[in-house]
Amino acid sequence: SSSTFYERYHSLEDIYFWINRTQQDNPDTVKVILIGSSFEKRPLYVLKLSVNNRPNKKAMWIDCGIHAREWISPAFCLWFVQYSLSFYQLNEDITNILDNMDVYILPVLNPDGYHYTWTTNRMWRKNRSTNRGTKCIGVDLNRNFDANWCTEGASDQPCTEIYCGAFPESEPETQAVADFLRSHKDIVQIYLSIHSYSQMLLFPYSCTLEETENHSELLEMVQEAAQKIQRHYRNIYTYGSGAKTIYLAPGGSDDWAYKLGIKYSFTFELQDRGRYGFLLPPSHISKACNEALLAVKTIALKVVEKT
Ligand SMILES: NCCCCC[C@@H](C[SeH])C(=O)O
Ligand SMILES: [Zn+2]
Ligand SMILES: [Zn+2]
Repeated sequence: SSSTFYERYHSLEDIYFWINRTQQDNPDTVKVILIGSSFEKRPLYVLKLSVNNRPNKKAMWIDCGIHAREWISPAFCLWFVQYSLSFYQLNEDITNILDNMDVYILPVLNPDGYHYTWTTNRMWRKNRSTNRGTKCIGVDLNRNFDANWCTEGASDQPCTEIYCGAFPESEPETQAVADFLRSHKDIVQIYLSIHSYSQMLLFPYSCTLEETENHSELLEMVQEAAQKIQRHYRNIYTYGSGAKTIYLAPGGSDDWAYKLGIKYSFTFELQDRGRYGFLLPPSHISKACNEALLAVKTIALKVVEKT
């Protein structure tokens, strides 16, 4: 049954089949957009959820799987699509969101890395691009965006896990996402990047300790989301700007999206807090995804109510 499908982790090949089948099963609501390809020439597919043709509709962007070993992240993107398609017009919150916003979902931003964690090294984080002058492979895609690129919190050493790349947007995966968001920046109102682990709801900036102009608004949004998760699921998520809540991390997709003009930009760190870490068991997928779903709904509804 479908519930077991969404309570399991899936190989990259399975996810590509799922993308195709989801579009075929929902031809009026789901469109598949090829936004580019990875270093090893795997396709980067975005699913566009659109339930109506309301003029001037805004949009929300959710990307998963930028870091290969964070398997709960792609699992959440699949979960979110399934929930949206199954509960539209049944659940009031998702109906309200989808009536007002299209949703662009990129289930696996780093397919080469994800594939590598299934075949070779479960703990791989970066992409799989080759770096001149060294045997070391991979760039940390969440340090490769053009936002205070390669300053403190990233490294210019290719053998490190936080290698920023040869230059901003040096990686094909980063370019594909940045190009798509640049060409859709007037309609994308919310940017969400899904990671694990440590149960945090973060917003810009991570590249500096400076606060955004809408810092208090973003803080209120993640605070309310964390409170709802605590109330409904008895689980604790910390929240705040990335630099203050987790660590300095320049070149991140959320900071870049914010500077592009997407003022509601967030990075979620899903379950858990370290007991299993990146190796979260499949039996925990449902609760982790429901917690993340509640946070997405809280934020999206607040933006819908504002506009
Ligand atoms: N854009 C940086 C948000 C804060 C850091 C997020 C974590 C996720 Se694993 C990281 O990229 O190190
Ligand atoms: Zn991550
Ligand atoms: Zn993380």
